Amino acid sequence: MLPVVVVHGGAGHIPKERSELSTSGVTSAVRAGYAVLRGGGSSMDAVVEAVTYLENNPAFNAGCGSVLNVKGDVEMDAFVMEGKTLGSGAVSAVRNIANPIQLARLVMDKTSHLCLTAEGAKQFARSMGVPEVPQESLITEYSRMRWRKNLAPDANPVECQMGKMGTVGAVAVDSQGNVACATSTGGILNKMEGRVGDTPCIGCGGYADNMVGAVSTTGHGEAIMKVVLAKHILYQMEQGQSVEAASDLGLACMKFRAAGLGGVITVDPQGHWAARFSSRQMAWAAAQKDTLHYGLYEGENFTQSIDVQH
Ligand SMILES: NC(=O)C[C@H](N)C(=O)O
Repeated sequence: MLPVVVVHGGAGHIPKERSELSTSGVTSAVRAGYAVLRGGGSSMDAVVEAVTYLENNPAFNAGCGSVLNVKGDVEMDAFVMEGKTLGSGAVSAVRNIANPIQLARLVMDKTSHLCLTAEGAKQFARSMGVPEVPQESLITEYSRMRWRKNLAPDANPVECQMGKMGTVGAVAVDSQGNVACATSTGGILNKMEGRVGDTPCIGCGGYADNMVGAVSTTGHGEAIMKVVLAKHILYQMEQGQSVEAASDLGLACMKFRAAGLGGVITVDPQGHWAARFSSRQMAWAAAQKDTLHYGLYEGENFTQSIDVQH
């Protein structure tokens, strides 16, 4: 079964005119992650590669294309975790960097801490030689338009966000059976300055444990945190549930207990995988045994050979 990599491009409602962009974005990201695994790379290398791809793609709410906070600024959160050591790294409320996921990995690899935030994260990025980029390079016309629209006194940014969420993430198992996850986001539309969501919080935006599996989540962050969604799903797997059933149970709990919608990608160490969501759609793609799988709506699972371009 091994290896496998699965990516998501966020749970929500993807307007028709943007569905092609989302599908081609997740399929090229999963190809990039799979190329790492096929070359003998680790699951951690694969998830960081796939998420870097998605951060660089302006169609998604992470890196370039992030949603704006209420002041019109980009503040991003990211998280990585590896299942062999339970090592993890996170950054929250970071600005002016192109790839928060790579900074999260540096937190894991180069510090004794799990999470760095805001100004401290910026100083750390500088000390690691991570280039600073102008905020303008992370902002798209689309995100500015949505920000402006949601400043209106009668706007409902949370509703609008449930429309199009677009956080990105990846989970993978390598040929050694090591699992890993990575999640990156601009957060939620018109959020308060300094708001930290689920993504960088261990067990919420993701979790990875070689004894059980790995999960990356997307959706309404405050609801994800209430049920500690990623860890909740792995707990269900520890109780003997399959990757699909555990994912569905976690999402059902989040809907029932916290009135939130979302989506998850889940793997177990044997290479079983699932992409499940309670929102209307979630762009996802998976690669295993040289086959590419992808979908956008409930029940979809299109397949093609990995070498055929979409
Ligand atoms: N798009 C998302 O998935 C949003 C993210 N979970 C957050 O609340 O920050």
